[in-house]
Amino acid sequence: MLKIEKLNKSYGANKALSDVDLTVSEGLVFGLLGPNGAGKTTLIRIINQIIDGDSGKVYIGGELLAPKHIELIGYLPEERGLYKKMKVWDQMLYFARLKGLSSSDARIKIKYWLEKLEMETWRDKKIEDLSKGMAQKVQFISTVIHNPPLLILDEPFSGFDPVNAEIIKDEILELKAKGTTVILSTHRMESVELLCDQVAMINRSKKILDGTIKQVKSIYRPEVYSITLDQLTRDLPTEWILKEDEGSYSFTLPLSGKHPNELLNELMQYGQVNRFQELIPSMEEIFIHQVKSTENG
Ligand SMILES: Nc1ncnc2c1ncn2[C@@H]1O[C@H](COP(=O)(O)OP(=O)(O)OP(=O)(O)O)[C@@H](O)[C@H]1O
Repeated sequence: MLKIEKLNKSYGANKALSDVDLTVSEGLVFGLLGPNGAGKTTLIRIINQIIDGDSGKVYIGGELLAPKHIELIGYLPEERGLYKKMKVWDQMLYFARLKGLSSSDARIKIKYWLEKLEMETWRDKKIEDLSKGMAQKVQFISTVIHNPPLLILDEPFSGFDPVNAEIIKDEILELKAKGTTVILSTHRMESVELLCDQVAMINRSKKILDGTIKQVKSIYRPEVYSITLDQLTRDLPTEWILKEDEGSYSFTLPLSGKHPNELLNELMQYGQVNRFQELIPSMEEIFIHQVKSTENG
């Protein structure tokens, strides 16, 4: 769906993207991650042809990026752009027409989405009279209304309460099930774990990591196990114990170069092993680890 080769962009002396390569396959949710100032928005703006890269290539569906591709993309920018004085219905109609829908098609789609997100009663409200979350929904609908095959969502959950964030999450998954490719830029790592098939991490203008969630998780494994023992047959080293609950002892131990079976055998000398599970770091922990390790090295 999208291929980026050796993309570079500088603002004066400030390098925002350095030789970034990226491949986003069709029908996936692709997480674009990175700390503040990493270069994510710059990359998204180049894909959306708002700004040009200095060098490198961007392909959409195998073709070099061109103005005709704009209508293939639905872009939800981080800074939302709604017209405060417009009514909800008119605003949506405006965006739908801008994206090339006929007036009758646009009306059908707007009705469909207003019903789907339970917003029918807001259709004649002015944008300035909406809450932040309501306006966010209007913006989300305006982004997806023309059924673009590629959606680029920059922090789509900001401003939403947990219930509405869940609704938007489900909508994203539904769009994916219908074949839409989604690029999701967010700092919310729990959404990344829930939604993304693949991720790329950018730090200080460079791509430092990419792959499926499973691949990324296998890169950084601290090799620590979470253990629960009960029916003790001998005393546990006191420094191990984190929690005791009615004769059940929980703690974590690093492998420290051992094979997991060796550690398990050792633990069996102390009693019944009820839990022996590798602690897989969350995306949040991986993110922090990767950013710190590229900064230190
Ligand atoms: N219009 C601009 N003029 C000058 N420098 C810019 C401009 N836009 C971005 N930059 C710089 O380029 C770098 C990358 O910024 P960018 O906005 O792409 O980061 P980001 O990853 O989207 O960050 P955030 O998560 O904070 O939104 C930063 O150092 C930023 O200061």
